[in-house]
Amino acid sequence: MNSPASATTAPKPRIAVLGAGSWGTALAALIARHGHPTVLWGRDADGAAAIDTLHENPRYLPGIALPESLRATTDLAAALKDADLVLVVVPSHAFAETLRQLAPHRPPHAGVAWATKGFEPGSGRFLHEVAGEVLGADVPLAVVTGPSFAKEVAQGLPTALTVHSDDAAFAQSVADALHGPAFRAYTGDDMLGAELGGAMKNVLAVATGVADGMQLGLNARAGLITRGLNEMLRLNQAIGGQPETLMGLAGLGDLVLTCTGDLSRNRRLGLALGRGQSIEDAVREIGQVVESVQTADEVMRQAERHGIELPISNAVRAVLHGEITPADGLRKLLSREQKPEYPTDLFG
Ligand SMILES: NC(=O)C1=CN([C@@H]2O[C@H](COP(=O)(O)OP(=O)(O)OC[C@H]3O[C@@H](n4cnc5c(N)ncnc54)[C@H](OP(=O)(O)O)[C@@H]3O)[C@@H](O)[C@H]2O)C=CC1
Ligand SMILES: O=C(CO)COP(=O)(O)O
Repeated sequence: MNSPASATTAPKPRIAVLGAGSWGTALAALIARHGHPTVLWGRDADGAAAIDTLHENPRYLPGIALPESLRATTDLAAALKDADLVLVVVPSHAFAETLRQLAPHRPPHAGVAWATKGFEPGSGRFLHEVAGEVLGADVPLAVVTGPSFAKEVAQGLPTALTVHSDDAAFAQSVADALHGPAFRAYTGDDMLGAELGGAMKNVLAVATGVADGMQLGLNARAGLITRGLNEMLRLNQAIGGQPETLMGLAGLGDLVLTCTGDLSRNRRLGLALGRGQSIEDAVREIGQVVESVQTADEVMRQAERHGIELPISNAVRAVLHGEITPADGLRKLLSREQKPEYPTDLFG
């Protein structure tokens, strides 16, 4: 038996984080603080240089000190060389392209996780479907999701999220890298439900933002959150996700955070629209990715495919396209027929 003095600690897995926006930087900083050799890849040379040498991401997380051990580069091959685990954190519109770029450089043993929320724009495919197709069936895949504003994680504030994978050992290894003194990482095996929750909450956050921007009151906000959760549960049931996933961090948790927290870009978009601002001005002012704009279309495509009515999500889609005003959307929702809160077929 080894004495404590002679016992050797296994080296921590080396991690490549792809996407140097607010969430990629916050997750890379978290993992680096946990002692993992961590490289952050971004496409912007000035941004990467600032992270690597000044230990700050001035564009996306200004004023927050990043760990000195965190390396950053624009060289994708260098970032992936020797990686044991790859974490993709680019916006959904860049997800497939980033996977295609990383594929030839991925070390054969390195599994791929992502913290992107949304669907593949245009096809509406789930991101795990895209990853399976681009990387092949043998590569371990996982989705990282849950209520987590990048700024708070970068500041070291307590956070809980969840890692879902078909490969339990891989989910555990991703959770191990994320889990730490102020960060709880849970695991699960429902990639479908986890991805649906993370995508849909962005659309529903616009709805509550619009209501708050129109000063409709706290009752309206709570009603939208609850009926929004019901929309998530109904689509989830149709696509075959597990209901408990949507009642946990990946669904209810993220829905509450994004619908009520003003750090949410999707909520802020809704607030601006509810106050009468144009979508173009609102998106420009936010200056970061606002996933709901594309996700609303893909959610409604999924709903149509499965013959499900999602009135709140549909109203958000129509407002985002300028087909109706927020006031029209409100009128439509309030004039719907009265009915049971839980139709008998919701949970089978
Ligand atoms: N921020 C948050 O709190 C959270 C975000 N997420 C999700 O994480 C994902 C990323 O969002 P987030 O980091 O917040 O977004 P940001 O707007 O903060 O940053 C986006 C980043 O993606 C980069 N990017 C854009 N297009 C490409 C591309 N084609 N190839 C490579 N990089 C690209 C941008 O680079 P450049 O600067 O050069 O344009 C930038 O570094 C989204 O799906 C979001 O929903 C999930 C949980 C929390
Ligand atoms: O996904 C998030 C929190 O979990 C971030 O939400 P926003 O993209 O609306 O800022």
